[in-house]
Amino acid sequence: MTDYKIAPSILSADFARLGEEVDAVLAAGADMVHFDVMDNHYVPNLTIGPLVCEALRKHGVTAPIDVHLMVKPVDRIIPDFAEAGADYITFHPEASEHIDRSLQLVRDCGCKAGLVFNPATPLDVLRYVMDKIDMVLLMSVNPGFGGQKFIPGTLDKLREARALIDASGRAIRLEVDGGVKTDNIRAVAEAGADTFVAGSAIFGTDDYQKTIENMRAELARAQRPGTTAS
Ligand SMILES: O=C(CO)[C@@H](O)[C@H](O)COP(=O)(O)O
Repeated sequence: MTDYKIAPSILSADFARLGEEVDAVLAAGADMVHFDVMDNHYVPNLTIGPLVCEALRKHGVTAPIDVHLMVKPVDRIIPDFAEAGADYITFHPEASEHIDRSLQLVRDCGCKAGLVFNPATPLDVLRYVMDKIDMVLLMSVNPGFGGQKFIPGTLDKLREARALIDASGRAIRLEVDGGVKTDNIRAVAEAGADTFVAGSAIFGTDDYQKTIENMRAELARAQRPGTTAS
């Protein structure tokens, strides 16, 4: 059976109560914390950096922190996030001059490494760096903001990414991010995703536990060959 993970995006949390919000969503059954880093340069928004990641660790968060870098360039900030307690660090190929080097830097810093593909970015580079990848993240919205609508073409791209991952024989997580809700999570899983970022769909509700339970119930109904990612 597929090991599905739900990763709430804290972009939609109440930042004035971030520690409590993260505690609440983890107590509600989330598997990891999705941490969106935006630089007002690579994307037109500005969010949080390593200090906030470190603060969550100091607050007592022990769950995996999945750092999605929407920054350019990426190399300077990678060691800071590793030091701050990140588990996964993912970045966009177009934000690095030397993709292989940046992936190696993430791994040398002791973190799991991943590449993020915008809706119109082809997956071509993946096959050259598969041995250095622990996660592939497909954006199902254009990056920069929460609360956008899922782009349907992502389903075909997920099938393409799933085939590449399965052919590699490696345990690589396939994450999807943007517009994921209870009513489409099953289709997203059936297309090949095993890790689901959801911001507004979780933090926008009053009952995080109920929402995550509903998502898991939909995932339990998903029909697709199992994967071995862990
Ligand atoms: O990285 C991003 C946006 O750039 C995402 O993580 C969003 O924050 C997801 O939010 P929802 O679409 O689930 O509200």
